Amino acid sequence: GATESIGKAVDYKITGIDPGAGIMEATDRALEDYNLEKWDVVTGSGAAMTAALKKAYDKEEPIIVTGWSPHWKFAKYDLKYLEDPEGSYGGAEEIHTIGRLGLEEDLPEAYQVLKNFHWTEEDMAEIMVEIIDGEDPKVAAQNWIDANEDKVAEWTDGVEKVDGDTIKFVYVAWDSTVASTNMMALVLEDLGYKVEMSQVEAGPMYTAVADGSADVLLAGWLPITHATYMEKFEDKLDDIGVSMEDVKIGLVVPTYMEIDSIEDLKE
Ligand SMILES: C[SH](C)CC(=O)O
Repeated sequence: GATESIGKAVDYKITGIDPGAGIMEATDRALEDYNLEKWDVVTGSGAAMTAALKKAYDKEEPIIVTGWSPHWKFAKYDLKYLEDPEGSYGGAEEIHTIGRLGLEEDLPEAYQVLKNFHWTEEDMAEIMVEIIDGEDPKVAAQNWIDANEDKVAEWTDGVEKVDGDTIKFVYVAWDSTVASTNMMALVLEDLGYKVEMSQVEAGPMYTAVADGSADVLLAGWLPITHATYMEKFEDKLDDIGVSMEDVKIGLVVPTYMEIDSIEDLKE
């Protein structure tokens, strides 16, 4: 008989992540854009999404997740993005470093390093894969720093050491952001900073930098993913620089599934 509809196979559910993530807003937009009235996106967390993905993948069962690159899941599983002809998820995104107003005056040395911060998907993946294989995030980050002293030197060359100034990072427990925040925390500790890191949800992450209770976030996914946060806080944030280009968000499925486009979800 006809293959069971994909909707029935996954009970018309997309496995999402934390509700404040921009990819969740983009998925709501996609359900509208593609007239997928029967579907909804289930909120959870990055960790819950990857656990559900592993469970389905190991049994070759159908699953659709909100996915992004860079992410270790592409190293562990054969996955593909569903084509997005309506552009609900945007195109190539960038990861921006977003600071509080006044950071450049208050912590000029850290500001210089954060402005210079730039690395690739491969760099970040090295840390993410070690973490998902069980390594402590700080140890995985230090291993990367030890193996990439030349790249780190590009960020810190010519920057004076400091004597114990405190700098506060806020971050969401997205695997990509855990990697970048742990790495940059160690780089600034080497420069003499006392580094504080607070794990929060996406909304509070932007609110903390905008109201100055935190100094910096490394997970500014733009121009589409975090557009709502930037519009809400624009004149209260300093877009310090781009740390990575050509990142991406979308709907991701195992390659054993026949569907290729978000349009295929519409029976
Ligand atoms: C989960 S992606 C790193 C960012 C986002 O969707 O907000």
